[in-house]
Parts: sequence; structure tokens; C-alpha cells
Amino acid sequence: MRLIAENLCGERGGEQVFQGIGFDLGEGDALLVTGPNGSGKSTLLRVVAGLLPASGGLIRLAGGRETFPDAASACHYLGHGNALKTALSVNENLRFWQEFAGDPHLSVGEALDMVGLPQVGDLPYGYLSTGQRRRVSIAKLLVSYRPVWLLDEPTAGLDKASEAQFAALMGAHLEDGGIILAATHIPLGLEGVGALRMGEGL
Ligand SMILES: Nc1ncnc2c1ncn2[C@@H]1O[C@H](COP(=O)(O)OP(=O)(O)OP(=O)(O)O)[C@@H](O)[C@H]1O
Repeated sequence: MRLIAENLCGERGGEQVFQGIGFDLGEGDALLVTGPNGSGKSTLLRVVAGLLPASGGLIRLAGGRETFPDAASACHYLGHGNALKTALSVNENLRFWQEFAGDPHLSVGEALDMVGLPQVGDLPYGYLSTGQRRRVSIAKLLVSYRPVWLLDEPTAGLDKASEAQFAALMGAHLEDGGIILAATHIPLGLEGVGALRMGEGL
């Protein structure tokens, strides 16, 4: 399977934010999207996730169409917000997302182990610290299978140990043939990955 963007353009509030974006990512590939604030990194990820329409060009999958009818259906999207309910327990939140997304992968307990939070499942999500909340959000990537991970500043709020743990999870996803498209201001601890610089040439 490949994730391909061809001459992709995006806009916000009727204003062109980026244009002419192209990439071709195969199994095991990661692309880091960098650029100044407001250059369109989040907009690009939201277009790929199908949350915003492209204003030009296209995003498509090559291969894997029998399982995933379009690019968005092959993606997990980790945005700035964690999309978890403060009043529900951590387990309830993750069970919701597993049922909603389908394609169960790791169990909720296994996913919490993988993000180093084996003991918090029964706590209300709202009791957790900022970094712990981000780690639960990362666990969402693990409870259902999607080959493409779209990550918007995924390490925001993580301490150094959690950053390293997440780098290992991303590395394992790539080794398993996954694809990562990540917007970030800081290195994510992945080696040999591509780079896309936004905010130049508009
Ligand atoms: N909901 C919105 N309505 C209108 N304009 C928006 C909206 N969200 C973002 N924009 C504008 O779109 C442009 C790109 O924003 P975007 O969030 O994609 O940038 P970014 O590169 O991810 O920035 P940052 O590094 O600050 O996260 C900015 O000029 C921003 O003001």
C-alpha cells in the first residue's frame, strides 16, 4: 500500500494555505512535516484525514483498496486535542474508540501497558496529568488497526522517557509496514525519515 498526494492544495476560511504538495509514502515510510506556525501543517493532516476537503489535487491510496475504500479510512488521526471524555474512565474511553474505529488490535490493557500507564484504566480520564492524557491518546492508535498514522505534534506534553517510548512505538509501526505523516516542531527520534517543509514557495 502507498499513500500518495498529488499537487494537493488546502485552504482555510477561503484563503489558500498550501498548494502543490506531493509525496509518495510506501510501507515503512515516515514523513515529517515542519514549518513555522500557521504554515499549514495541521491543515494538511486534516485534509489527508478527510476532515477538510482538499481545494485542489488529490490524496489517494495505491494498493489496499479492497480493505480501505479511500485514504481517510486507512488513517488514525492524532490531533492537537486528545478527543477523550474527562468524565469517563480511561478504559471506557479507549473501549469507545476501539468499538467506533473497529479493526481491534491490542486490548485496552495491552495498549495502556505500551504507553507505560498500566495502572490508570479505572481512573476518570479527567484525573490524569497533561502528559498522561497524551499517552492515553497515543494508546488509541494501538487499540484499533490503521496502517497510516497522522500525528499532529504528537509529543506535546510528553516527558523525555515518554518521548522515547513513543519513538519506539512509531518505529515498531513502521517496521510492521505502517506509514507515518507527522507535523512537528521537534525531532521525533525516528531515523532515515523524509522531510516536508511547509510555508515556503507560496
Ligand atoms: N478554523 C479555521 N478557520 C480559518 N482559518 C484557520 C482555521 N484554522 C487555521 N486557520 C488558518 O490556517 C492557517 C494554517 O493553520 P494551521 O493550523 O494549518 O498551521 P500550522 O502550520 O499547523 O501551525 P502551528 O505550527 O501553529 O500548529 C493559519 O493562517 C491559520 O490562521
